[in-house]
Amino acid sequence: MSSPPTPTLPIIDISPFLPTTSNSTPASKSTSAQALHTACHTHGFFYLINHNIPPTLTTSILSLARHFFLHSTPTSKAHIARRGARGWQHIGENVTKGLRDMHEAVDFYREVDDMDGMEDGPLGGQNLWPEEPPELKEVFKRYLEELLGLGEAVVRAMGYAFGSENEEIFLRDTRESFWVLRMIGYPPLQSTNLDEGISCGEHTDYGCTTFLLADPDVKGALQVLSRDGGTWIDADPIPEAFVVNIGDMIERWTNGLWPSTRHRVIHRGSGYRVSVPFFYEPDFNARIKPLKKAVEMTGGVEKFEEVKYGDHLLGKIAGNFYGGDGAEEGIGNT
Ligand SMILES: O=C(O)CCC(=O)C(=O)O
Ligand SMILES: [Fe+2]
Repeated sequence: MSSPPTPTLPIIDISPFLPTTSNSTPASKSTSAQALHTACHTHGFFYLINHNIPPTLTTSILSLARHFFLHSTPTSKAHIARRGARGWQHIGENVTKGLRDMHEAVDFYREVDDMDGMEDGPLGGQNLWPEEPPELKEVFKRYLEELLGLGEAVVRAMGYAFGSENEEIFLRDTRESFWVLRMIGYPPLQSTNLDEGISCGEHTDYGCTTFLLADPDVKGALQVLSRDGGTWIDADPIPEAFVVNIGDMIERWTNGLWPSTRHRVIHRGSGYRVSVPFFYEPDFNARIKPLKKAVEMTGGVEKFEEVKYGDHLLGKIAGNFYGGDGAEEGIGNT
């Protein structure tokens, strides 16, 4: 009997930071936070286990997404076609580094009543929910609530990694997280020439922490660039674990100690791949600049200027859909 291959990314047990864990101790929190620190520093990507999200829920999320992409009628997809940043995007609509991404997707964002006059911008309006399958909206909303709780646990652990007194250091700017929930469908690539299309071009994610749920049957699709830039590491799904990665705002907060990691998707398999990333992001109005403790730990000089997260996000959206600045940088959530 052969044993399963050893995963190449670190594995983090988040249970000491879950509100449902009654026996967490300073020692168990410290072990988890230390492992997280190493993972964020050395890879920026890791598997998250013991997160307490029911596998029945994650399985339903992937099968509802698959159902939407493969069995909705063209009319019902067109009905939720993207308005601003929310809604369905057809294959090739999203652009990374000037090249079309060979996937279709639906984006849901936090809905905000008072957006300081941003109602007319790309983030205004309501989410566009598919009508088929009918239960998708309710199940995705339930999943969203669970993931907001998990996002809080992970940023607590990240804060703890900078000292137990700092557990809430990131949390204070994510309490009204301007989250994004995205479902993505990838048909297999037809050409071996990546210039003719890549499933999802090389990028970093823009915010705080991404929790990826991916088709368990597809291997070799999501690839993570090693810190030395020399190797692409497969981030294949492992049972009951999320693939988690850190985004640009964490890099800025940590003064580069935990850089956001470049990654891409190349799906050449025979089946249709589905993934559902959840982006746990800072508050829209959060002003992100290097934390004092992180500056001390990285030589005493601030390497990044302050940025308002919402401005950073709007720049990236402009790049993805409208060929603005973000496109040149090739950085984004897709
Ligand atoms: O589908 C995947 O595996 C990753 C997608 C991704 O990197 C993103 O949406 O930012
Ligand atoms: Fe990404």
